[in-house]
Amino acid sequence: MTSNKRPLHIHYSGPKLLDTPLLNKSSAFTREERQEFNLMGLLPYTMETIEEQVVRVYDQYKFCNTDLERHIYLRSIQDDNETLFYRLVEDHLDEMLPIIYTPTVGEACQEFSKIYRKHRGIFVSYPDKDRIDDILYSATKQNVKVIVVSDCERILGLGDQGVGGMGIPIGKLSLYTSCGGISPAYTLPIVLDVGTNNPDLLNDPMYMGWRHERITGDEYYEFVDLFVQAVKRRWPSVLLQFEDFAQHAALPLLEKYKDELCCFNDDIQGTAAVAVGTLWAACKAKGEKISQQVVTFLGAGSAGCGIAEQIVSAMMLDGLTEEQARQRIFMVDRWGLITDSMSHLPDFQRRLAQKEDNVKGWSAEGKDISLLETVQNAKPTVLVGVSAQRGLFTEEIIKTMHSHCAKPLVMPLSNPTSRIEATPKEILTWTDGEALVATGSPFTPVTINDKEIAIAQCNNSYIFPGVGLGVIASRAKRVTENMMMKAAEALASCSPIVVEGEGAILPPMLSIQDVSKKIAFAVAKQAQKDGVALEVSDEKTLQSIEDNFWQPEYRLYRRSSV
Ligand SMILES: NC(=O)c1ccc[n+]([C@@H]2O[C@H](COP(=O)([O-])OP(=O)(O)OC[C@H]3O[C@@H](n4cnc5c(N)ncnc54)[C@H](O)[C@@H]3O)[C@@H](O)[C@H]2O)c1
Ligand SMILES: O=C(O)C[C@H](O)C(=O)O
Ligand SMILES: [Mg+2]
Repeated sequence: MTSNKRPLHIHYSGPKLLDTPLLNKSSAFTREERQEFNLMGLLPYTMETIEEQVVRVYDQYKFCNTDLERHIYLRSIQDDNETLFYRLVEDHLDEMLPIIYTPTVGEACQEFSKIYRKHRGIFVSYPDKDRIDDILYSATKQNVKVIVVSDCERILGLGDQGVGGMGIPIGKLSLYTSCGGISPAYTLPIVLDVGTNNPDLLNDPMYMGWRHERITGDEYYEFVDLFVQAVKRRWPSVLLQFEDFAQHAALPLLEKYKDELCCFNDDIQGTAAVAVGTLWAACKAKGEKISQQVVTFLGAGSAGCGIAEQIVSAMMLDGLTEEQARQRIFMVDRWGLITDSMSHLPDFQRRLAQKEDNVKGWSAEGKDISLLETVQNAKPTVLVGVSAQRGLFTEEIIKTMHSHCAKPLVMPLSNPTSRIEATPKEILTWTDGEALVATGSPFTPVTINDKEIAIAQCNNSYIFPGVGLGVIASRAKRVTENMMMKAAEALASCSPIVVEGEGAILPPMLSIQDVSKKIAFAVAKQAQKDGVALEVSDEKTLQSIEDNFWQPEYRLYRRSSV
């Protein structure tokens, strides 16, 4: 079966057509197409449907022994036939998201130079800084609408992965398509190769990136600016997603560019939106308001401070003053609870510092206040882990939290799985199954007291595909804070606990396409309200979302006259 959409006029033929993953249909080329496009004899005789092809590739998938092998296999299908890849993934979404995305993508980044097979995406390397326009013109895709770019300094919680971090832009964009319906023809993964400070990579003879320490300071910012300006020349309306930049660069780059082009930082803003959406849904489950919560963070970096600021805004929407809201947020980083007596705090942490007077006596004289002491004294109802450090939510900390709060919400959001602050099994065991748990990486259900408890995956993958769809459908020129808040609200409104009064905090991954469409609608309407998109009726907005939602099905081809 091919799509009932109009035929596509293409100018490729013969082996070149089979080697173009966006157009290749492999055994599904019709008899007529095989003749018209010089494919006779290049394929086995039988014409197959995409359903038949999916059976074959899924059978082969089952031969793989490890998740990394599964990842490599799926990536090879993606590089051969994108339509088939997306059809396979969408047919087995629950099973395959953890393979093409977190956590397996982390391992794929670490092994990138060893498992490298075929080019995908664009590498903008520092030594080529005078040729960035040419580099962007080498992209095989002409009409790019979404770019995910990383300089790979903070890949998940795994640190500097050099060019190996390309796995992340590729993985994120695979979700833009499989979860948010953005055609793969419109997506482009990009790595800024500014060197690496990872000694293992620098000493690895197989390492494929620029073998040089990272450039820093003005040189770095000037290079990123050359890239951004070249992107603006090549694709002026593109949505640019900054991903997995280290803390020192993430917020400065966002501040610099958020009013200059349509962009957002996923680790700061996408994460904030999914966390606030989760918190809203959890509050509903507990019959409480967000303004009643006391929130403690472990890790005051891009994700931690991004989430904290959005919680402050959500509490203000709930009637608190800014000062009242900030008093309810406690940020613990490596040196302990962040207070205004600490010197040399970056601005984004200082804004969230507790007043020293309010926390007097929480620790022994002269010592910084630990996470345990913060939990003992602040009595949080919500604990968020974004430190990338395994095991820091100890039994004592979780039990202390539980002693003050009957149903604590515990969110160890660090990725990948190896970096989690405490596993769902640990948290639920220590709280006798009473905690609400949401993790960054996927986990199987936990059985406590003969009850099976599903674990919500609080990952920005719930947000960015819908935001992208909303931006594209409304042709928004910017991503505003209000748009991200509406994305969070829309996610919460899809939560089973909110809709049905019972069940999971977050909607099942299997419903992610519907969730993305709802987020897209909320985002598009807010873009119109904020004046960054042309105002149109709700019906037209909905129609545009449907029209832009790509399906992995084959189209008929006709020969292009040019
Ligand atoms: N679930 C999601 O959707 C999601 C989204 C973004 C980030 N994350 C994860 O969150 C983690 C952090 O990401 P980020 O962008 O904020 O990184 P970041 O480097 O900006 O922040 C990490 C912070 O943790 C602090 N830290 C390190 N060791 C600590 C310790 N022992 N005690 C207390 N604090 C400590 C660091 O000083 C830093 O401020 C990563 O593992 C990332 O994968 C998850
Ligand atoms: O990539 C993910 O799984 C989420 C997030 O963007 C992260 O950096 O951990
Ligand atoms: Mg990230």
